[in-house]
Amino acid sequence: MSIETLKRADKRPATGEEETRRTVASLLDEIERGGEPTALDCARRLDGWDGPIVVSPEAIAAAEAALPPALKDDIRYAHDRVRRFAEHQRHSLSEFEVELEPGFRAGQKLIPMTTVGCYVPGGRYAHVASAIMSVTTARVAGVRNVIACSPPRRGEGIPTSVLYALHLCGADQILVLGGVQGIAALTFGLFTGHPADMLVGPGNQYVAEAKRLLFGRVGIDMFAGPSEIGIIADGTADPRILASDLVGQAEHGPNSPAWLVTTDRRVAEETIRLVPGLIEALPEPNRGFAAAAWREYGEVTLCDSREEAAEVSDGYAPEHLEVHAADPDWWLGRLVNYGSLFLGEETTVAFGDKAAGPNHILPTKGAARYTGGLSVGKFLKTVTYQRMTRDANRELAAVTARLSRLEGMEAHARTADDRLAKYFPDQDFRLEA
Ligand SMILES: NC(=O)c1ccc[n+]([C@@H]2O[C@H](COP(=O)([O-])OP(=O)(O)OC[C@H]3O[C@@H](n4cnc5c(N)ncnc54)[C@H](O)[C@@H]3O)[C@@H](O)[C@H]2O)c1
Ligand SMILES: [Zn+2]
Repeated sequence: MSIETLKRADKRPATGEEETRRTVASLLDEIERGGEPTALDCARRLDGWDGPIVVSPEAIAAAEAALPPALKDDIRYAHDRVRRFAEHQRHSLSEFEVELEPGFRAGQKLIPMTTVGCYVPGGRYAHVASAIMSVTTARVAGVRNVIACSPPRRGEGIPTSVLYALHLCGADQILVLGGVQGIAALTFGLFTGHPADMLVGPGNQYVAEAKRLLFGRVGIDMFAGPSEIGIIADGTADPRILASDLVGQAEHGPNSPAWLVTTDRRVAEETIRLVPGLIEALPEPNRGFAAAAWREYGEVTLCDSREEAAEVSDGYAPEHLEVHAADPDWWLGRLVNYGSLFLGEETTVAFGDKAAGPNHILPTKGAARYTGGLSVGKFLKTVTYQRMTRDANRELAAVTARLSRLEGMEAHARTADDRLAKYFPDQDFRLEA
């Protein structure tokens, strides 16, 4: 195996975790003890916000009136595509009841969660698309209470575009809260009286860590932190497009990794040459974010074969993965670790981010090794049930009693014995054992 790193990242997605963990743990503790007044205090201190926390129907109507019709059309377009994809997901999941043995029936049911909290990030950008991705999917799944929160723009509250999108997609209540205080409010039911059963949505390292620390007390979709892009390219790829796509995602923030894995030295070198100019041409603050991200988290790896390239890419387990190579189907069959795959130059991560249809809330930091992104299924509990006839007890109860005794669990065994004794008083099953 011959792998050469042409540009090395100094930092990994996990860099700086310890400090974030300490900050977040102490904030969560403070808010849990102090409740709403402490959350208000955090909003003031961290985001300069002392306006109302719960968004009123009047504020939503005002946002709707303020937004130009063409923008509303675009938001509706994205919502429609995301909703239709989610509906197909819903239909792909099913309940069943089966007669496993004569007289014994077992089934699977899909039960939507009662209350979910949707975090919509907003510190740097107005993430309209994130609002669409979480709320729409929860609604298609049939969640009863969908509560959203998003940080205020300094002095302005949640951007009108995000408010419009949240309302359009069906959020029941919207809180003007960001970061740890937003996640804490959703979890503990502050300002709404509805503690969340599950938290979903991406966010920066504070948001992602808050979700991780609360996991267990509340469900979470996944670890969805700073965005990542991986690109696999062979000699057929266009370095100008590769560079554009790497920079396109590095824009997310100074800690957003951008990885290129290629089997072609010329493609690698040309892409490395082109990236800085594209970053330089961006407006601020985007330029600063992308420059820092590329400098510290950008990596370019040259591999001998496509098998090696697939292995390197699966090692990153990137949140988003583009494939610019001949034979996209080979890669679709081969790759195993990614959040969402973009096959061919004609599509790109930004399409998926904004409006294509598949969800953009995706696993980061290697979580794609064990989970996919947000989907209707994440809002549904796959539960089971069973029922049986008295006659079917004959076999199952006898086996259960024997296995229970094998494990040393006498009281378990007697629950089976008691049924046999009741249903078949004339037979001595223990003699058969
Ligand atoms: N994985 C995905 O699917 C996906 C999609 C879109 C965006 N994102 C990610 O979402 C993130 C958005 O980040 P953002 O910062 O712009 O918005 P954000 O809403 O995630 O975070 C803003 C909040 O961070 C808190 N905060 C900031 N500095 C803090 C500090 N020092 N201590 C405690 N709290 C602090 C503030 O309370 C603020 O409200 C980016 O990392 C982006 O990559 C991910
Ligand atoms: Zn993006």
